[in-house]
Amino acid sequence: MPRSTIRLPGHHVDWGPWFRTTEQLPATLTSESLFGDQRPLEIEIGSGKGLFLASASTRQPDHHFLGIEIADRYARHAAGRIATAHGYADPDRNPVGTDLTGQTPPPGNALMVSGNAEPLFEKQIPDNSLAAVHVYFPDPWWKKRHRRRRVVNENSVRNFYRTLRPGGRFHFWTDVLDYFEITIEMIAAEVPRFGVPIPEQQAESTHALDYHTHFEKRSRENAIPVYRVRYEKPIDQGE
Ligand SMILES: C[S@@+](CC[C@H](N)C(=O)[O-])C[C@H]1O[C@@H](n2cnc3c(N)ncnc32)[C@H](O)[C@@H]1O
Repeated sequence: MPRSTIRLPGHHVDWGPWFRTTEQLPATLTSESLFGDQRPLEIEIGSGKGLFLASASTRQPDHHFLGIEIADRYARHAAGRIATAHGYADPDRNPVGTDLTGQTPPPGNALMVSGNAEPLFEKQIPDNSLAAVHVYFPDPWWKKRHRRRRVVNENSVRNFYRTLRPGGRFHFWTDVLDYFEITIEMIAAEVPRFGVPIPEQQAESTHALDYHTHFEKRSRENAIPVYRVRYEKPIDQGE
């Protein structure tokens, strides 16, 4: 399914405080360096329009959420959605303003980064630090020669395992059966310590924003099956 045209946040949404380029990020990505305290940090890769990040961060104020989105326009749109979800759609109510250097903690507990997640996981996220990694409906890259571009690949799953704290979760949902099956086999071979995938259920939605992600809404509305699992890093293996 083709993607719809994405709109930037309207003028009434002061989304700047929720948005960073990779150059504006601290060298090491932790709750402390990004948000100024030690709440558990969850990262979503490929946030798209930001529905998951906006709803998870309002539902769980005791955790921090960092979204990484490679398509700059989508990252800005998602930052606007977070601002709106956190009640900052009216600039008169925004106590911070847009003039942030990228070093000031954002108001609230969610932040969008415009950039590629892979080098950030490779170099800037400490071992045993994350409460969760979320990957929902990653681009399938159907052609075999393009498969190494998939965000869930041999290298990234090793990084997810390394950066998750003991008990930390890796959530992987897709509507592409081939991607799902290949990934389950690949994780068993590459990171057997992740153990077996745990099936996840999505509750019924009662309204348009009640879906887990935007792509999940599209799949369910079109009766396309969705494959949902999570892995948990064992408590007794800190490595
Ligand atoms: C198919 S969309 C799914 C969006 C959203 N997760 C959802 O379920 O609605 C996949 C998203 O991943 C983003 N993406 C692809 N490769 C990425 C990477 N290496 N780092 C960060 N984002 C990436 C794409 O730009 C796209 O927005």
